[in-house]
Amino acid sequence: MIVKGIELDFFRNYLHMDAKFSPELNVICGENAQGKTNLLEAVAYLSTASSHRARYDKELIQFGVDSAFIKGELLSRDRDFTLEARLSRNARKQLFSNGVRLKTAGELAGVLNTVLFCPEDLYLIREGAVERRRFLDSCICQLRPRYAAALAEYRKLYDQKTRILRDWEEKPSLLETLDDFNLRMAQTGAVLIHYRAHFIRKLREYAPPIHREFSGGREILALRYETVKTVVDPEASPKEIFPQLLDHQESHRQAELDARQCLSGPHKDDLTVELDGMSAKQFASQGQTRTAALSLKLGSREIFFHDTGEWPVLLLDDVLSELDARRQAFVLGHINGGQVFITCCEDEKLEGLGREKVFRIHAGRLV
Ligand SMILES: Nc1ncnc2c1ncn2[C@@H]1O[C@H](COP(=O)(O)OP(=O)(O)OP(=O)(O)O)[C@@H](O)[C@H]1O
Repeated sequence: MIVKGIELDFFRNYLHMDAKFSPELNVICGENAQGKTNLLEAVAYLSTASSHRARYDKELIQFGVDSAFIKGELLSRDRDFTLEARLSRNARKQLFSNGVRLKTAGELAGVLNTVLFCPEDLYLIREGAVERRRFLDSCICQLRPRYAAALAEYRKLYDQKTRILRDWEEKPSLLETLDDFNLRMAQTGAVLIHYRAHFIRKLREYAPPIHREFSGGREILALRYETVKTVVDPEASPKEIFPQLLDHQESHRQAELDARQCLSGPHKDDLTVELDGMSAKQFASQGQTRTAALSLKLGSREIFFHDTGEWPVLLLDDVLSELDARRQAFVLGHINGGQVFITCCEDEKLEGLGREKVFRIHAGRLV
């Protein structure tokens, strides 16, 4: 998959920007806070219509302006695509593929796959489960439209059920709809668990060998999917998982009413990462954490390639400056094939990478 070019209007600190990229290596350089990450974020946005660092789309719109526009010209599956996203402060976002309005972001699945590395990847190992779920969701949404649709529906149901649980004491009539929400959440939740389990099985195949090589053969990375306790086999069909989720919800009904929170469901899932049998979250050093996070990301890149037959676009945001020379060499040695974008502050560090096209960014403009 190749991003041939991108056009931005009022996206973050870009007033207007129009760039044509190399199908191989693109180096984006500039001083701090000039717009390097913003450019990578715009490219990544076209793959799932969401940002790795913004909670709401309106954060992506330039301060003081009401709407923003991102347009990408791509080559994917031997076809040309034009993807457009129109973001607005006051209305829902609009997405277009080759001029046709998409009903949901899930319809973007499979057009542009991206894998983004950024300094915050450390959180993938260190922080709570929410970061790891975000990683899983971003990967699977890009590969499976059905997953993206189920995730969007689950999130809506979750918000509505949360409101019921929050307000039921003041408005007891709200409880009349609780069973319906539980039913729909168990149905869509079963789809999420099924796809997550299959993705993690593949990640278990690809990430540990990368980690072993990365750590000079010293460390063993192990991954485990933690989901709702009553689910016997997360890889089973959604139909089989569904009654098991309902059972769990039923047994937590009173606890949910008391806590006024959704306590049961895959919104609490986690991906446990262990190094040599020890929890990486609790015990890994800074270097080990970095290595494990990179292994997960590189592992997901392999999954994309094996699933689609095309390398995803690789976005390396400020990662090289964070790595020691051995890890830098390892990453650079593992990104052959496919289009790559690297941001950096001092371009001399990246000399000799190959046939790169260099873009200099200053104050949201290409210079
Ligand atoms: N919605 C927005 N409207 C206008 N400017 C924004 C918006 N969001 C972020 N910015 C600004 O964009 C600038 C560039 O941010 P970006 O994260 O791309 O920097 P960078 O070049 O990657 O820097 P660094 O090397 O420090 O990571 C920041 O100064 C930030 O304040």
